[in-house]
Amino acid sequence: MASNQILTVSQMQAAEQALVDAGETVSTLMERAGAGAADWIWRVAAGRAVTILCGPGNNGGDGYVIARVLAARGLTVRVIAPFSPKTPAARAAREAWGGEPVETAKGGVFVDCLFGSGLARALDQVLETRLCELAAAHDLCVAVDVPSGIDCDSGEVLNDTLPIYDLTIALGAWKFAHWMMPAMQLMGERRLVDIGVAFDWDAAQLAERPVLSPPEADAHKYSRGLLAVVGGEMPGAGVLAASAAMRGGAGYVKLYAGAEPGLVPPDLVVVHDGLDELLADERIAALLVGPGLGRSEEARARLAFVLGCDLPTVCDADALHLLTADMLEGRLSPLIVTPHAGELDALGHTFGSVGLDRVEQVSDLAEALEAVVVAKGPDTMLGAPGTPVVVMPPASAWLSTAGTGDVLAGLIASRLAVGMDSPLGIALEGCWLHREAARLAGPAFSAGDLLDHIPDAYGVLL
Ligand SMILES: NC(=O)C1=CN([C@@H]2O[C@H](COP(=O)(O)OP(=O)(O)OC[C@H]3O[C@@H](n4cnc5c(N)ncnc54)[C@H](O)[C@@H]3O)[C@@H](O)[C@H]2O)[C@@H](O)CC1
Ligand SMILES: Nc1ncnc2c1ncn2[C@@H]1O[C@H](COP(=O)(O)OP(=O)(O)O)[C@@H](O)[C@H]1O
Ligand SMILES: [K+]
Repeated sequence: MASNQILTVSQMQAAEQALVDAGETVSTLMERAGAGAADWIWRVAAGRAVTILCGPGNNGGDGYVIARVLAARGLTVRVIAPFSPKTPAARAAREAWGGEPVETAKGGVFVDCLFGSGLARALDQVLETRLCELAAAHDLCVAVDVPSGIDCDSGEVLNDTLPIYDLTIALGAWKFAHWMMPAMQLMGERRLVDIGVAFDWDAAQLAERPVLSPPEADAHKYSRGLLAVVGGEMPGAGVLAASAAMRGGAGYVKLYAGAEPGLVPPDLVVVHDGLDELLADERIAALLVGPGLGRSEEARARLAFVLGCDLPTVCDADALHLLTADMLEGRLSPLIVTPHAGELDALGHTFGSVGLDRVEQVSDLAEALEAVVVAKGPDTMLGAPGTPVVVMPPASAWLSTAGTGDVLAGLIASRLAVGMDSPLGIALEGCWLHREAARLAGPAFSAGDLLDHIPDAYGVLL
């Protein structure tokens, strides 16, 4: 089984070289990749004809292997070859296929083997048009390795108009583009073909679903973890975060509300004054600060006080705009920050990591803050000091509604209070609970509706 590692193009090339050094040839790797891809295409084609567009490099070479394998299984296969093969392995694959390319074709399955990880620039207009016309003329579109026209490492889409695929078959390992915006929008379903690439300790990972535990038989509310949520000027966000936290595993959640929070659930303990007294409770296992905190001087002082307590802490929302390096001096306890794109930018400016790409910025900030960074969005990415980034698989786009970030912060803080994993593992647990709750919530939910689905999401992860 291939691992869930995500490789850059240069890591992929090094992995391929390591296999060659160990006695494989590029042709045997291409054979394995092409045969694996052909298996998937065979399944989705279900007897329909297949048209393969082959480029000049080894991605085109994979296409010739696929053509040979599928033709041998009795499918009608048409190959379109705007270039002649330029690598020895691709030339050999074309020869082994032995057929005659056609000018055009329509109907059935279209397979894009034009360019893979070797794409060096945007497709020219003629190729872009040809690719789009062929895709439109077929019932189903499959990209081999990656769709042609995207940058594997950054996930950038280099052409204005590209097809949207039904299936993308990654070869050897995932590339960042499979899981990063905007390229991931073109991929459709994603499948990975193993070609024997070794595990790379320096590689990013696609997050795997964690397994959570139910409480011990002798559990009590404090042994499961006491979480204090420190709110501020806009108490609704704190109530939402605390309500999520109550369902995320912690045994006891207290909300310090800076302002009168209005309606609160009867099972949420709300404290109105005496923050220092509240935080002096030695039973507190974790803190959450930020949702609804505000950005006033008072909010800044409250944040500094909370961080000064040196307890395991999640910082979200307003706290991320107020956070400065001096507030973190001398801290030893774990810190998890959960910025969306705007907050990531703000942190980047405060902590001197601007002008980097998203992957670099997340890693850089994790080092600078000595914290786990959960960079939220359609392609949520997590960084921790000394560890390659971890990318979450996509979640429901219905999460794009106000307040769902407060729910996530509450869930991560709840897991931090439970405290059964590393800070990175804890942040991932929160992200998975959030993702599963959103999946179970179906369409058009509000952040409040999401709360109702957390218990079942928890059930999925037990
Ligand atoms: N890395 C590996 O271990 C393996 C890679 N394989 C395949 O090899 C692919 C990479 O092969 P290559 O490095 O040959 O790269 P590609 O097949 O992606 O294409 C590179 C070729 O296209 C040309 N080119 C790049 N951008 C262009 C553009 N916009 N317009 C016109 N020409 C352009 C380049 O000059 C070069 O000739 C992978 O995506 C995968 O499909 C597999 O065959 C098996 C194993
Ligand atoms: N298009 C999307 N697809 C999947 N998840 C999304 C999308 N947009 C937002 N999210 C998720 O929803 C949450 C929104 O958080 P945030 O931007 O902080 O919202 P708020 O501040 O209103 O609570 C994050 O967990 C983010 O990853
Ligand atoms: K391709």
